[in-house]
Amino acid sequence: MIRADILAESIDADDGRPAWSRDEFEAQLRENGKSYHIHHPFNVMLNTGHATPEQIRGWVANRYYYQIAIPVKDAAIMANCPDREVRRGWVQRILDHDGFEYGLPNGEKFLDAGGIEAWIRLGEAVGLTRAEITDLRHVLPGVRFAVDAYVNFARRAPWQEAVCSSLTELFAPAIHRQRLATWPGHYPWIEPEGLQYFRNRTSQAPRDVEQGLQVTLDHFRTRPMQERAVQILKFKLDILWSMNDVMGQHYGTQGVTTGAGADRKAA
Ligand SMILES: O=C(O)c1cc(C(=O)O)c2c(n1)C(=O)C(=O)c1cc(C(=O)O)[nH]c1-2
Repeated sequence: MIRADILAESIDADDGRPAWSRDEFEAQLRENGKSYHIHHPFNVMLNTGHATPEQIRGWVANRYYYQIAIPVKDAAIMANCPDREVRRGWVQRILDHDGFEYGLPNGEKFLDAGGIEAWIRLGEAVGLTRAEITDLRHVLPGVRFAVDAYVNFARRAPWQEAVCSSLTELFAPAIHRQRLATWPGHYPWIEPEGLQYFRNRTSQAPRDVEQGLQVTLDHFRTRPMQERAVQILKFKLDILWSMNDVMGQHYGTQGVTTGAGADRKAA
């Protein structure tokens, strides 16, 4: 299948083959963790201590474009979703990334600055200025292209399919934990508070995944639909992989070519 058809493809509701059970379907989705960008040489370089400060700065500045796209993508999903209960859960993602202000009856106000702000603090901790992060001057064209493909998909696909495309988050807690475990030892020049974003995500991501997985397991019920869900997940894995390809090409991978998926081709 040409992946450009991912939006246009129509799926026969049932072609006579038995649907996977819920557990089998979930296992088929999880199986794709082998193609997660945790295995990309650029990520392997970052998390095994081989990256220079310049490479780390490049990664943080480019990933910022993904960070700011996430709540826009989630707002697109909500705009397409008529189910109030789903929206009630989904809105938490926007609050997680954009932050929110809340007030007590006595007039006291509190601000949760949110994940995008935490990412900017990560950028400052690795030596970037706020301005050079937020004006996107370091964002590479290919990274922009890949991230924009994700937002466009979420705008145009049925909301359940857009939800399914968020399921790379199944594999995200492991990559955040990997950074928390390895960066302080390899990169002692990065202030530990800078890593708060990763700490926050280790508790936020599993909650996101629970909702995304329930929607997906409920919606894709026939075998052709379940296979389509797997294709959507692969499409999203390719977005993350491509971002790393682009960054690796631009900033280099210090000769790191290993990692379980280093020679992965889109399947
Ligand atoms: O650092 C990472 O490798 C990584 C990957 C992903 C992902 O798998 O999409 C997300 C995040 N981080 C992340 O922090 C995050 O908030 C997030 C939201 C989503 C999404 O698709 O809705 N993915 C991810």
